[in-house]
Amino acid sequence: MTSPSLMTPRFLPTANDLGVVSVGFSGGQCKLGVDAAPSALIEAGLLNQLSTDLGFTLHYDHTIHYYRDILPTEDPDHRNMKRPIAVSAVTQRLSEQVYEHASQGRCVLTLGGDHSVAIGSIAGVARAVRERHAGRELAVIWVDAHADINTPETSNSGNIHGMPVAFLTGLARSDHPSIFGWLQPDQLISLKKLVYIGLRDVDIGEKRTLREHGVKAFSMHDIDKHGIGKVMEMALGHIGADTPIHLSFDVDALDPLIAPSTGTPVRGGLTLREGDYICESVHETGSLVGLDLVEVNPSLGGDSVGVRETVRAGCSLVRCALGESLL
Ligand SMILES: NC(=[NH2+])NCCC[C@H](N)C(=O)O
Ligand SMILES: [Mn+2]
Ligand SMILES: [Mn+2]
Repeated sequence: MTSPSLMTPRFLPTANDLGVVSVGFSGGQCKLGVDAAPSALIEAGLLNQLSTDLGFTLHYDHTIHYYRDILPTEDPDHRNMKRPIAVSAVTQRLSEQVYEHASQGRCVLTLGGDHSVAIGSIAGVARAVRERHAGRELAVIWVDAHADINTPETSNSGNIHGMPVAFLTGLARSDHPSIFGWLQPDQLISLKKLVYIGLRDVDIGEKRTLREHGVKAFSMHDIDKHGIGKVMEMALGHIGADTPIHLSFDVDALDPLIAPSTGTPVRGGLTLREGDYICESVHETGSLVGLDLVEVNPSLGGDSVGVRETVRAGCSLVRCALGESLL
């Protein structure tokens, strides 16, 4: 196993320090249980594996944040968004926690939570990258069955976990101070430095957005056609060497046969090896500065085997992104 210290990290003073933030938040969608993912992943041994097997020094507050103290008592729909004030408040707080790690030059792992939490994690990392590297822009690799780029206006569900990319790229804008009014330009990312992998359930309005803005996206069709090796070569080629990368991995990118415990499963997904390979390839760039693992829902997916397998897959993805290798 390659120790992370053997990598030459391009954007981090040391590859050995890892910031970890656990976010038990489910308000970006309607199914309960995704808030229990961090504890399930940690109980399965993830953080021990990162410190003992991969040699990281963890910077972790040993707290699963549920942010109960900042959840509003009233949170009516706004522009079709469900629980907008809660999602905004939680992601703002998370962005500060992630920024705190990233601004000290640590790679930051965020354990969600539903995918709305990426608004906070990516905002935090994007700001730190701009400050530490003379205005440089963060690239984002979004691995998902879904594009999560609905605006409040194009969303059919109103669930904000289907909108994080729209807010992060400025496609969706705040019109209310307590609903993403905190998001500042230095926390946003460019549509040109965004790459999708694994898409297979993209809404009509989202397809239009991807086409109009020429967003780089590799669907399952592209993976079938070229193979995951070539797709990663093209994805990383688009981003270009010497660009800090945030990897946002929605476990529903994996096929539900291997990762059934998730809120919006879509058939025909990535194999476990394809998922791990994506993470390994990103690790090999030496440019990974932020990582999310989201949408593991231990209360869904049928029997205990399904839950165990989903959690195991999630742990494996994180380890691969952080330097575990097969030999
Ligand atoms: N992070 C996710 N699992 N997102 C699923 C989004 C599904 C659908 N496109 C929506 O906007 O509601
Ligand atoms: Mn998804
Ligand atoms: Mn997602």
